[in-house]
Amino acid sequence: MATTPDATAEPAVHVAGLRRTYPGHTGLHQLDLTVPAGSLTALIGPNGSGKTTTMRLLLGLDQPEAGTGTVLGSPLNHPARYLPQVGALIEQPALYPQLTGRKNLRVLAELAGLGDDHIHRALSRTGMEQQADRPVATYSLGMRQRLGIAVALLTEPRLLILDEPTNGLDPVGTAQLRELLRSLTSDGTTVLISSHQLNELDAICDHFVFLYQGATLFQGDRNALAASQHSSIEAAPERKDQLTALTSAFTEAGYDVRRHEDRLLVDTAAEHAGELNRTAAAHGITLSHLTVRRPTLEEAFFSLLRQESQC
Ligand SMILES: Nc1ncnc2c1ncn2[C@@H]1O[C@H](COP(=O)(O)OP(=O)(O)OP(=O)(O)O)[C@@H](O)[C@H]1O
Repeated sequence: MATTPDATAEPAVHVAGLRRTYPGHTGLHQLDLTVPAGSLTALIGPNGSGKTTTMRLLLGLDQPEAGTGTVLGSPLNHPARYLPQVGALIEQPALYPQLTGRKNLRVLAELAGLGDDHIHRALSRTGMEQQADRPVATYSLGMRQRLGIAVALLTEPRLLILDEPTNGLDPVGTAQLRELLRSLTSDGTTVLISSHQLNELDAICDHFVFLYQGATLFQGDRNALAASQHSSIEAAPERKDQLTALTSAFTEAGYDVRRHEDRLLVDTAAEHAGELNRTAAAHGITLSHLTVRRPTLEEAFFSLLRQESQC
């Protein structure tokens, strides 16, 4: 992670109980969201869970029927007070394809009364200087997304809101965007990002918000997410013919064990790794592999969903 968010600073976003319904659909019915200042916060949820609706409410593009909160210290119901310090990319960036990237930025900078220095910094922060003088029509999707982020950065916002910016990008475009987002938070910008590519968010984000059917299922940092999950330990014997004996040894010692290919998954906390090692040794089994396994974001999401449906 590029920076550690300051947990004592006022959050960039702190809203609670947001509701926005549509005829026949509940867009949001109980959204609580805190985005710590300086964090790269992931907004995660299946199709229709309310990610875009949340972002539209934060950007003043729509109004909640209930709920309160602040964005950059100003009330949510007075977006004009905070919007000058917020940049956003919602869906595809609106760009003039026949103009160059730089000219697109110039048109928008002039409208906002901003000078060339802002254009220069936006291009430099997004790594787009080399391509700035080519018509946007010749850009790849990844370049368009980066120029879209350059547009959002023109006003040098404190908070950047990005809805599915990795959509449609190939692995190279996604990796470039990942580096860009890391560099933004190292400059002190707070970023709220939604994406379906959970492994991408796992790699770069330090705060996670899970939405399900218009409500917040979980929010917190990586430690809180880990604490909400059952950890497991992966173990494998050096000799594959001892897998069954190792399973019995762990089971007799009271552990819950599942076999996964040529490894065993033991549902237990990280501090039991030493005990597992000793149990194996006591049965004459040498382990060639013993690691604590952190659930992926996807596994964490589905496990929280299961816990919720059992309540
Ligand atoms: N303008 C609208 N009119 C009617 N229903 C809407 C409108 N906007 C959103 N909804 C409904 O609200 C719910 C949440 O939609 P939203 O677009 O916020 O979800 P999402 O999590 O962003 O989904 P996706 O991942 O598919 O983009 C959905 O059931 C959707 O159909």
